[in-house]
Amino acid sequence: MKTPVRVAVTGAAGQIGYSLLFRIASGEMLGKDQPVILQMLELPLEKAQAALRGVMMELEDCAFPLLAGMVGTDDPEVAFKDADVALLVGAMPRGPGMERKDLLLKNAEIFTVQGRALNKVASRGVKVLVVGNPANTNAYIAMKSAPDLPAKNFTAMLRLDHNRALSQLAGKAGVAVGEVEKLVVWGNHSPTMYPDYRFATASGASIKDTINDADWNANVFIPTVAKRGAAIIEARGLSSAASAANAAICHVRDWLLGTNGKWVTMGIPSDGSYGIPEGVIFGFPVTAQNGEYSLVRDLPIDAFSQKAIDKTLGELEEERAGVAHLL
Ligand SMILES: NC(=O)c1ccc[n+]([C@@H]2O[C@H](COP(=O)([O-])OP(=O)(O)OC[C@H]3O[C@@H](n4cnc5c(N)ncnc54)[C@H](O)[C@@H]3O)[C@@H](O)[C@H]2O)c1
Ligand SMILES: O=C(O)C[C@H](O)C(=O)O
Repeated sequence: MKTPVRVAVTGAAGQIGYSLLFRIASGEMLGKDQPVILQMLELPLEKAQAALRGVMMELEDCAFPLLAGMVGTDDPEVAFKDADVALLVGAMPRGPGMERKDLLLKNAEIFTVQGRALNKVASRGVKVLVVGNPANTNAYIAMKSAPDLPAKNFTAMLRLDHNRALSQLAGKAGVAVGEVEKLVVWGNHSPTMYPDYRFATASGASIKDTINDADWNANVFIPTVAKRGAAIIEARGLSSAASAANAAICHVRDWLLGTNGKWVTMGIPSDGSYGIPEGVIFGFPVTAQNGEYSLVRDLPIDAFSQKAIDKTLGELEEERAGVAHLL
């Protein structure tokens, strides 16, 4: 029997939490032979704590063989104690008519507090995924609030955008979604993100050449992916939850268990590549192996792409300036 991995999940009684915890406990994130201990954080409000107790009862009732323990708490230092993986989901979601950056000041403080708590009590190699919006800047805040932990281990979720782009591309090209490789979504998890299909292939053939439609790329593909979160809020009255939880599972699974050479998109602190200033949490193409991700380097950036990358970077720089006083 392997040693259990401690997985902290914040916002555990929320919508995404409810779609996420059961899949982690069933082994979908860390493997079917990997026991887990779930360390769940909710707000110190009776309603939130009662909902968390209910979720924990349901987890118990699933009798998951891999669930080696559970902690439910309102204290970040309890939730993050010795955590190997931390999924920072708990934050306010946007409603109709809002942009994700409208949440910035409402949610920012959560990530200073949680970054400090991770810094104090988490495993020194803790791998952090920020889901709560605006995810890139919240990940930046958490990273800056945790100076004793490796900065590279603070990541933001762009995998939902990546998966959305995969489905749109596969549909347009008439190929199976599982065949599509070498896709990336550059930048911020916001409408300025740049889903880039220039390198994408299906069974080795260029998807861009198959589709051969620059107008579709600029006027349908990119805006559909970039505005998909808003379309879901419009349709459901609530923001995406099951697909967001699925993306979080994909992100952590691929990071820890590897991608076998396939590209995925992760929001990671820039090392200065592609002209993105060091430390900015930016969606980049990566591969992963042995629990570490590596940037896909030296891709050619044409004028259209440079413009799109500059736009999303400009927005991230603005967000960063907006939270500078908190750091
Ligand atoms: N990055 C992405 O792709 C992506 C996708 C979907 C949603 N999101 C974001 O994820 C976040 C959560 O969405 P949701 O639909 O689960 O929202 P939700 O409101 O259903 O759940 C959020 C939960 O977090 C809890 N919470 C709030 N502040 C907390 C704190 N400081 N500590 C611990 N728990 C706290 C709340 O009590 C609530 O139960 C939102 O910010 C949403 O915008 C991001
Ligand atoms: O769009 C939102 O506010 C929720 C989430 O970020 C999404 O992309 O679905």
